[in-house]
Amino acid sequence: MRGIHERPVGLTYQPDLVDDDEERSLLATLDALDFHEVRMHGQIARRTVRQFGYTYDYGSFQLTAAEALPVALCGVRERCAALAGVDPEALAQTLVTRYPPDSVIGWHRDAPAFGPTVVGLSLGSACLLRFQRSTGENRRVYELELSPRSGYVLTGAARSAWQHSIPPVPALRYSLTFRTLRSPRS
Ligand SMILES: O=C(O)CCC(=O)C(=O)O
Ligand SMILES: [Fe+2]
Repeated sequence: MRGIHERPVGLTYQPDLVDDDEERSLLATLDALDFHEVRMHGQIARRTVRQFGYTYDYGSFQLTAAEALPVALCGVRERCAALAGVDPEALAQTLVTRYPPDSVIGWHRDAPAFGPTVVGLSLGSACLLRFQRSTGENRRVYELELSPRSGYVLTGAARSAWQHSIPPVPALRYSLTFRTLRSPRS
């Protein structure tokens, strides 16, 4: 990546947020889920997703209430909430993403419907998480390897000013992304 190397303020990385046994049982839970396609700008992505708590509609940019987080995933949400310093219930939306080999997520900032805290957990394959902000001579870049079982938190500028992306994953990867909402709902 070309640009000036700078670590985004508001990025936290935590290796080994879950242990091997927990990863195995989480992967068994995730393997049993039905995943749905992601269609953005008329294109179907190779990664597939499942959402709990609230469903984000990639066409209308709206959040609507959805089925509750399965009990088997509540423990890990608590761990992610502790890492981010928020209440588990504040992480009202959970996105499970299944990345088959060579799938990606392109450059984006998470939607404004979501709140100031985003927490991610990686399972299965390692991958790179890339960051960029500004363009031309001012372009700032950063790259982090996400190991399996690691967690990350995006707050502040890392959440709202920097874009992030994941280049082709070498092998099957799952992520759990826990997000707050911009305005709390009942
Ligand atoms: O898979 C990940 O860790 C990142 C997912 C992501 O950036 C997103 O869904 O907005
Ligand atoms: Fe994202």
